[in-house]
Amino acid sequence: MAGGPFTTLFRIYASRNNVHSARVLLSNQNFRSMRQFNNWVLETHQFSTSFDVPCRQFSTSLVDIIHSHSPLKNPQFTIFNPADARPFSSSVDDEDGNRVKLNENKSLDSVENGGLEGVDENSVGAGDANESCVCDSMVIEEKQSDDVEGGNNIVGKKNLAFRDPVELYRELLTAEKNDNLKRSDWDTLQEIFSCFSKSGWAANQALGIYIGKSFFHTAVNRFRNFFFKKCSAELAMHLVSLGASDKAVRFLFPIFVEYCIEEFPDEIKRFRNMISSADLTKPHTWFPFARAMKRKIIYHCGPTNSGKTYNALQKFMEAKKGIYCSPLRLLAMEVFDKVNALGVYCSLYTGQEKKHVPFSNHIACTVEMVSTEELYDVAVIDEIQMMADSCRGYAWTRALLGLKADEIHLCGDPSVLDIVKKICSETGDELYEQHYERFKPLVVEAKTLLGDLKNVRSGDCIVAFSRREIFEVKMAIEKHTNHRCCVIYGALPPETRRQQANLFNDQDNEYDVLVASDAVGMGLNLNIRRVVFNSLSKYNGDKIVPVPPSQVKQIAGRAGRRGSRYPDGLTTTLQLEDLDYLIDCLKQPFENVNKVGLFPFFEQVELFAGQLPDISFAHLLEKFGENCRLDGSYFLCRHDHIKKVANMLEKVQGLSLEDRFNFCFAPVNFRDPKAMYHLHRFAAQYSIKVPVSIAMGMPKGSARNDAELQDLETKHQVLSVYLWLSQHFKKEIFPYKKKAEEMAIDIADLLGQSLIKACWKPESRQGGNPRPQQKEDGHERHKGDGYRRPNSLVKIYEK
Ligand SMILES: Nc1ncnc2c1ncn2[C@@H]1O[C@H](COP(=O)(O)OP(=O)(O)OP(=O)(O)O)[C@@H](O)[C@H]1O
Ligand SMILES: [Mg+2]
Repeated sequence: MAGGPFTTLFRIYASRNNVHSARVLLSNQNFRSMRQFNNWVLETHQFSTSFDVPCRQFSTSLVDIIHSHSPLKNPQFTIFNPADARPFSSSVDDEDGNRVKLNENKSLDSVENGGLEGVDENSVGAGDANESCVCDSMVIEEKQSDDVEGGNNIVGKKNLAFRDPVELYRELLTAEKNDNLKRSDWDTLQEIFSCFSKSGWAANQALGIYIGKSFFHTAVNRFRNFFFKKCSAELAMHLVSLGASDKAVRFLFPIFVEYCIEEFPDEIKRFRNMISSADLTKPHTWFPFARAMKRKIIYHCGPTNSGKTYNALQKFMEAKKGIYCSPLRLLAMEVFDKVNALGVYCSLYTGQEKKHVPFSNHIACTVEMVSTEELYDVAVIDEIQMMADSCRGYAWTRALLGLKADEIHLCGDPSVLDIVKKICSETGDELYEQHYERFKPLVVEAKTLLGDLKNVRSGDCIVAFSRREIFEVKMAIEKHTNHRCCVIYGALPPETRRQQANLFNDQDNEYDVLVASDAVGMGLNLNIRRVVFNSLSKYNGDKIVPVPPSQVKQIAGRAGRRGSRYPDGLTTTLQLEDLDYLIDCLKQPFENVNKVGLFPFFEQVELFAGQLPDISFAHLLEKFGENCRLDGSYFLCRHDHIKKVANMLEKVQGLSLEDRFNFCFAPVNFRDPKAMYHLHRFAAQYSIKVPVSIAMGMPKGSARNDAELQDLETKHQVLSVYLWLSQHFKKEIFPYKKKAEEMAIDIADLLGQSLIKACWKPESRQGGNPRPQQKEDGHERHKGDGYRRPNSLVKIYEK
């Protein structure tokens, strides 16, 4: 017979008692959070800590079955006969009429060690049934007999411990109040209930029956009131004998469960619906059409500058119909230009613009814009490791899961290879790997710039991680050397970035040094000889932290691109003391990512909102985040930015849930109050259904100082938001799209002109003092030249 002695015992018991299934109640699942419970539900595919195992399934080991229902290594459980809710006793007679004894010592030991751990059902022989310890009820029985032998004979304890909680609860329902208890016994009962109410274990277990944490205390209070009115002397004394202990809590818990199921069906239903409406599990099933296809996935896997995108684009161009998904507008534009120049008609779709090229069957788009409706022969998803990005990762995940393409080329580093394999095994797609090496190795220059920007050379890209630092470096270089600098940073429109990149790439001018933020990190082909890190720390929105190694690698990899003027790449730091960190980062292998981002579609948020009709949108998103269920391979993308916009728009009346959802995704810089003001204005006009105006004047000319430069950046931001909204809402409501496009082009141009002559001291965006973190960062200030020579922030951080 398959299975070990425990299974055999149950089989005997089942056949003797005409039992058709075993009801298993898991008792030590210890959910510490809703998320943990969600994960548990996902892994076990059940919503409750109890389940039935039909006897016909006993051809495999019962212990294995139970293991498959619990992700814990050492599940403890009680087995009941579902027909009469009696616990299964291990001391049964076997088929020959012999009483099968349990090995008591082993049982107790194992129980104290937490149950099943280390029990290999098939390794123990029949009769040596140490697996019996798996049953809580057996444990109690054995301890009970010890107590009896020790003279501590408590009447009814054995019976009560074994009694079915459903039965106990039924008795309570019909019982009369018991007035014979002593004051001290009532006090003990009070303590037991207080212990119950504070028990994290009980609160976590209660999630299993959809009693949420916020309702748990109310439920316990109501249960206590009920219990005090009804409990028998026998029950009370049994609890008193256990005292305010875990044992008492565990004894009460199943009775509490029965009470809750009976008393709070609405509450349970509401919470259950809420949980199931925030279900983000099995995201591959969200795209049935893509699932119906047999897709071939090719993972172009390798470091920067190894030809991944180049090779994928060859397939894209050869295809009859193709789509290229880019991490950046700029890169989408680059591919759009390149592909059209090679004679393959290609359109461009980004959040802000749609350039339709007549007769084109190819599209270059930003990954957020990819359609999962259209059919393609070949799709390319570039920088696939961005699936793990905490904010935008969901867009890559959606593209991978949902694209309807016969062939999908993924380009990226190896960090998400394993998880992509896992996803492909779930989707049923075939995965092929193509591995790449860098065309030329990246060489670290050990000398560094010795803290002096006078040592910059033609073809250098100085990397700094804040706008302020970028301008300080640019000023210092232009003041103390004969080099001229181009700049690239996140707040610049892609057109201006491209203009600056072209200026730098073009040999026939004096702009031979690039000062850039991490915005150069992805995919751009620049003629960089050497990447020099001005510092290796950055402000992460909260504090100053070392730049993560993966990002350092990505940025350093910009040096020495194949086909560029400098095919051999060099990298170094400004400060000697940062060099070790740089070398460490470059040496580190790519970290294996085990979770990728997800974000709900509007329809999912809408479903969830149905459960919580009266709360604000920002609050709704927060609740969704708290209650959503996710598979082990996914995380919910950060949505602080969305919540900030949602909060700002809260007071705007007349927006539907869908309007709010869409407005919140507008690409606004929420740190820029002027941009936020305009977004608010757009939403307010939209809500009263008047055509949304741009209401923003054109600047007179290029910027003469940093404040004017920032004003240009903001103005472009506002126009970019307008254009984005005009693409995501009805055209009639945003009728000034054309005008916004023209203004945006002009402003990008003015920005380019401004940067060429920029030689002023940067200001903080709020016009106030620098952030406190910046004051404390250990920068020295040089009188007169306004340049702060950064000390090693990595060192300061490490200290
Ligand atoms: N087979 C090739 N023939 C000619 N040029 C090539 C070839 N492969 C790659 N290149 C050129 O080498 C440069 C780097 O290639 P590519 O952009 O594909 O690298 P990558 O691995 O995608 O890098 P990253 O990770 O930085 O995006 C590009 O300018 C590309 O045009
Ligand atoms: Mg690439």
